Amino acid sequence: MSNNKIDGKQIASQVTEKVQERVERLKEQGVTPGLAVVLVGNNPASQTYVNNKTKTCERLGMHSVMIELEENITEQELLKHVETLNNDKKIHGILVQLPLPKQIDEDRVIAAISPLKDVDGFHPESVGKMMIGQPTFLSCTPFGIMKLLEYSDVEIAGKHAVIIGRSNIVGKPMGQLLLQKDATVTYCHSKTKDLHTFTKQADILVVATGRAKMIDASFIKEGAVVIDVGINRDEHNKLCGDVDFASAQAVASKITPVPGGVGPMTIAMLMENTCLAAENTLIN
Ligand SMILES: Nc1nc2c(c(=O)[nH]1)N[C@@H](CN(C=O)c1ccc(C(=O)N[C@@H](CCC(=O)O)C(=O)O)cc1)CN2
Repeated sequence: MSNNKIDGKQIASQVTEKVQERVERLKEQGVTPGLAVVLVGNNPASQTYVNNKTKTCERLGMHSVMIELEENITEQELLKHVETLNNDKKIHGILVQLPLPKQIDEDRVIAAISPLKDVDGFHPESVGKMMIGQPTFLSCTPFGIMKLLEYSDVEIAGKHAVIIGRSNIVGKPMGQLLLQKDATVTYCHSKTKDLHTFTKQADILVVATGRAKMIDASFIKEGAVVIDVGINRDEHNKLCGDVDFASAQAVASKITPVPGGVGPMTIAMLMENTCLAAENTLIN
């Protein structure tokens, strides 16, 4: 099948256009949404992502602060920065870019962020609320995938969604969000035996394996919707996903590319969450 590509860049720009309108309304009420992005160390991919986040903020008229810290910073020092941001009235959203260096306990840092400013949706309080369907900040990648499915008119209720991957920031919340829309959900992971048996049943297949081009057409049911969360480099150092796009595109009814699929949505949903955090200050 051709012409079945889900254009994440285009959908992300539709989402950010709506966020921009909300930003303008907030500014009329004297509130400029503010995002603080904390980057620890010199990971080049992380540097690119945080730069894109602050640039997008600026483009949408939001206030943004980038805090760059040394690779060898202690956990205590990092926690102090988080505390300062928790108390900063100009900052509505706080994001600590992951991964963090090994001397720092990621869970402890995430738990230190005020749940009111947890625009990544990683805080245990946000995750708990998401699990029981209460309004909260949703983890940006799975939230972005739900938007991609909505904008692409993919029916979810009654469909069998198979998620490959069980990370706290993508796989686990992805399954929950699909379940809330009445999908039947199966989780697969690195210890799953006979992966094909499960993936071949998927109407919606979400792939977050972290292994370049691992999923080809042989894993996919004819007409399935395929969502690729991976970001890898192939043998020619070219960006690619966890799905072998050329092979999978021939059997999928709809499929996200890499780049230009899920990635741009992650940043768009971060903008939406930051805007929501600022709006919440007018209600609370
Ligand atoms: N605190 C967080 N850390 C990390 C998150 C997160 O949501 N919060 N997610 C990922 C990285 N990430 C955002 O931070 C992210 C990854 C990829 C993209 C993206 O737009 N990718 C492009 C390709 C970019 C390239 O050229 O390399 C695409 O897929 O089209 C955006 C955000 C881990 N850490």
